[in-house]
Amino acid sequence: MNTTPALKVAVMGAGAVGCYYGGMLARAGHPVTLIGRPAHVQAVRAQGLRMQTQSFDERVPLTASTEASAVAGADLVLFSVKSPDTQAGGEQMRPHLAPGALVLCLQNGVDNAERLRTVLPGHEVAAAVVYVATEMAGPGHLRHHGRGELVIEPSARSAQVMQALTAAGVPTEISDNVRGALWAKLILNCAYNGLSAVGRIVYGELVQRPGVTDLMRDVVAECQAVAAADGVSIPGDVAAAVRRIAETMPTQYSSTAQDLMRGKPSEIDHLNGYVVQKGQALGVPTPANRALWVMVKLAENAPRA
Ligand SMILES: NC(=O)C1=CN([C@@H]2O[C@H](COP(=O)(O)OP(=O)(O)OC[C@H]3O[C@@H](n4cnc5c(N)ncnc54)[C@H](OP(=O)(O)O)[C@@H]3O)[C@@H](O)[C@H]2O)C=CC1
Ligand SMILES: CC(C)(CO)C(=O)C(=O)O
Repeated sequence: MNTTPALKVAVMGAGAVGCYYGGMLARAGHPVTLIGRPAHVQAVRAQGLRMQTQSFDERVPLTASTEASAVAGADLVLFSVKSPDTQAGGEQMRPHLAPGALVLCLQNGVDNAERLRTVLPGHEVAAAVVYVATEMAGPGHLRHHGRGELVIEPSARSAQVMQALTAAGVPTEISDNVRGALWAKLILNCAYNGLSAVGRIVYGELVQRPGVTDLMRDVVAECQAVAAADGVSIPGDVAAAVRRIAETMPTQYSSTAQDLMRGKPSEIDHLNGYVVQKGQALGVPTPANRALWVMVKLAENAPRA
């Protein structure tokens, strides 16, 4: 039996990540409202959220809205829009957020929480590192391919939130070095995302192609130099983590590749683009990251065949 006190939860940006974590909390008995796009909201209202995971396939009943005002009264807001939408999403929530609510950023990239804090002065915002593989298979239909752990920043509510998430089946830890952990994830994204997108190729094949692992090594070394110049301590064995991605996800296209294939803007400005911008500010050259960033921007804007 779940003895954790109920948290009122809102999910701002109910897509693949927000629906997974919001759905897990709803299954554990917390009142959850998903805030997302109309087709998805209609499907969830009509039939609940279908959570097709590795261990269960269920329709989870929860509330859904297209309006950011639905964050009103929430104790916890799971903030899961893509990085280019952070500022706009924050501005839409701002007039409605309860004092004392925790906004937990479930996003890739290293500066989303920082950017959100500038939009939400006086509110508590915490970053999280998200280790999950999920996708929206259609409106109201979430597909989970694996994992789900979170590492979250300390805040007044983090212990309570960690307890609720853990009881809901989401392994969660609080870390004093979330910045370093976000950088560790950023490095994986910088190594794989742009190349998989430009080549429209899955990771297992990508690393077999001539020159790819050498280029990845250059990209990673530049990221490490920028992080060091910025005073960031990156936990773990970075080179091994990079190798492990192709070994454990050989059939995966990067999220950047998926965005391009769907004709959507990608998060590349917040991945290799961020490293280029930070490197420039700190006097660290980043030619390999710059090349990947520019190539993905060109591919994003290329006329569709
Ligand atoms: N999917 C995954 O497995 C993982 C994703 N991540 C990261 O998590 C973050 C979220 O990714 P993901 O869930 O995949 O992205 P999705 O695109 O699936 O979800 C975001 C959703 O939010 C919607 N949205 C954006 N702005 C608003 C708004 N103002 N009001 C209501 N809805 C809005 C988007 O709609 P629209 O598309 O119409 O703008 C979209 O449906 C990203 O930073 C990603 O890199 C991290 C680890 C794994
Ligand atoms: C870790 C990686 C590269 C796995 O696909 C990812 O986070 C992404 O695709 O954005």
